[in-house]
Amino acid sequence: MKLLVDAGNTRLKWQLCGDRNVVHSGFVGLDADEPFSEITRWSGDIERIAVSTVISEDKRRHLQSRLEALCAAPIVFHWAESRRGGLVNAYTDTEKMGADRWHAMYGAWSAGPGGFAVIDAGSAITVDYVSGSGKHLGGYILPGKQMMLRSLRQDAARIGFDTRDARAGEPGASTTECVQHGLVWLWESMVARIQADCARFGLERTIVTGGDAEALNNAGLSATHEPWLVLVGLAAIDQERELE
Ligand SMILES: Nc1ncnc2c1ncn2[C@@H]1O[C@H](COP(=O)(O)OP(=O)(O)OP(=O)(O)O)[C@@H](O)[C@H]1O
Ligand SMILES: CC(C)(CO)[C@@H](O)C(=O)NCCC(=O)O
Ligand SMILES: [K+]
Repeated sequence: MKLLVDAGNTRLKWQLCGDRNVVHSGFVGLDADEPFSEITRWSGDIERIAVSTVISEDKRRHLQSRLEALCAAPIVFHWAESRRGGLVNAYTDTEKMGADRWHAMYGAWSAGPGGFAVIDAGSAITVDYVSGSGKHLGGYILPGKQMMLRSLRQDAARIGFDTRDARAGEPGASTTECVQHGLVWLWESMVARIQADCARFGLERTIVTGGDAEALNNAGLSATHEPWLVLVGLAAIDQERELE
């Protein structure tokens, strides 16, 4: 079996795959004491490990030693590339792009024809546009939901608020409402902007992934929710690299 790992800034997602399908999968906090405790019972069956990660080099090394302790299988870290097949990265400095963005794009690219937008609503929010011919048109990086709330709480002395989620974006009449409605209002604006861009660039598909994917759809995105998109792209690339 192959172990696929997507280690983000908040959470680690993993899948154990057989020849044809995903056999087991899970989510775990990045800083969990025993992130792979669920996987140890299958460690003898793991033949190869493929990783997509955006964590710091220190944390990446720590992750690598954890994986080495889990089993003896070779570990391959995959990074952003300037192109793969017909998919062409807009970055000149390709290695600066988060591996998760490239793998998510490749996952969407491999899934079918037509231009698309990929939105990853994780610790940070990323938006990437790819034309039907595979040209990455570029993207955006924004603070994610928890990051926005945390910075309001930490960096402004008098903004105290409850954590309850709001669905409405109308003007608030308390700090909590102003903050929580503000988030909905901002997201609705972002969604409208993404939809306008998709129309302008002629992109037919919108795929959303990440911990806040549902919340973005609730803000009107109506995208296909693919929680495992990064791992779909990673799996495809790792398989191609194995055959090279
Ligand atoms: N059970 C959960 N645990 C942690 N975050 C969650 C959970 N459910 C939803 N979220 C939301 O998901 C976001 C984190 O998403 P995700 O797990 O996709 O991030 P990540 O992949 O670690 O981040 P990134 O790839 O951006 O570094 C948080 O901002 C939070 O609002
Ligand atoms: C933006 C995040 C944090 C999203 O996970 C990640 O893709 C990343 O660390 N990117 C590096 C910067 C870039 O993509 O240009
Ligand atoms: K991610």
